[in-house]
Amino acid sequence: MIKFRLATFLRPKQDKSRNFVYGCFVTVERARNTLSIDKTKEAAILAQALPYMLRYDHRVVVVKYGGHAMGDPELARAFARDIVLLRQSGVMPIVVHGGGPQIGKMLDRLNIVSEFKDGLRVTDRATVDIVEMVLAGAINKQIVTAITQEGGRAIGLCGKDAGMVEAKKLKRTSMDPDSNIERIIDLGFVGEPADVNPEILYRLIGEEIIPVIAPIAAGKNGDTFNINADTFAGAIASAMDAKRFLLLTDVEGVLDQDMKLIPDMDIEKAQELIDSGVAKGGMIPKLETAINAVKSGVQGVVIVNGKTEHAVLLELFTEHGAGTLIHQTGEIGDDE
Ligand SMILES: Nc1ncnc2c1ncn2[C@@H]1O[C@H](COP(=O)(O)OP(=O)(O)O)[C@@H](O)[C@H]1O
Ligand SMILES: CC(=O)N[C@@H](CCC(=O)OP(=O)(O)O)C(=O)O
Repeated sequence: MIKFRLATFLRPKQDKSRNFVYGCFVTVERARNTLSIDKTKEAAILAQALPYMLRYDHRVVVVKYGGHAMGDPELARAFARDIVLLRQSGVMPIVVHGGGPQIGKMLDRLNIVSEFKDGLRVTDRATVDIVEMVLAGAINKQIVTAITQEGGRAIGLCGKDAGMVEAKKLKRTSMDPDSNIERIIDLGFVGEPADVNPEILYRLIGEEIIPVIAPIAAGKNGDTFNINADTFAGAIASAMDAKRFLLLTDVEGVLDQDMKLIPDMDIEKAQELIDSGVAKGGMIPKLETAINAVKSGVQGVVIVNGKTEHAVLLELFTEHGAGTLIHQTGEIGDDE
């Protein structure tokens, strides 16, 4: 994996984002003196964001935007606004999106039957064409358009662009309980990232552009692979040494055996939840992705409800954050 220094691609002009943050603070402080009590409260909320803006200033934040969080147009607009606000305040957001439910709808319309094994879509040659069309075509451009409409500059990509991600076929096995023989599960054109070359991403964020990435990549021989969006986003977050990696899903965060939200945990605890069966179904790949990302240098991974309006801002720019923070053992994941 090729690692690039962020500084190589940053231009001095980006210092204006720090000025923007300071400008916000000064404006809010001035407003506090002149506005009514209610307005002062609003201003106080804005001012509260300042230390968090400084914490993430010029740092990469990878946001995985899942298909379940995309359904409602108002939520989609709020998401795009959050991403533009991050960029304007000096953060370097990178969006990796899914679109499982949207792929399902298109396959239904085309009468193509689709089956999941271990949470992954079995993907034959006809299916992979549809998956690429929906993810890298329709959904990718919808997100780019939404960000543009909110005043940001976004470029849509998939793993194939500029050779960013090389895929390999995902090998899955399962133990047959009767014969005790390990069997290969063939998922067809389902892949995993084999190599990530983030150069193009450093160039884009250095130009203050927001990359929006679909989880599709080509293998060595040119075959197209369908990659689970959580896994793909984790590989991007690791390659970019992200300060934060947010996984937007359809629950408040990770729940314990009493269905209570776990606000933060280290990677050992995350592994325990998988081993004990408290984390099930779609939560297992999310926690596995979070553990791998933290082990490879991402400072904190947050699993958060993407159906809450402005979930991204609440998590990054408020004191209590939101969802479940997963971090290295003995750390709380928000140093520096
Ligand atoms: N311990 C747990 N805490 C929270 N959610 C859990 C847990 N175990 C299983 N889940 C399930 O994981 C789901 C999220 O995974 P998934 O459906 O794959 O999300 P997405 O489509 O957003 O990627 C939740 O809707 C919930 O049903
Ligand atoms: C291999 C595999 O299962 N790929 C996923 C890719 C999209 C995805 O992961 O979307 P969400 O994040 O919305 O679930 C799929 O075909 O549905």
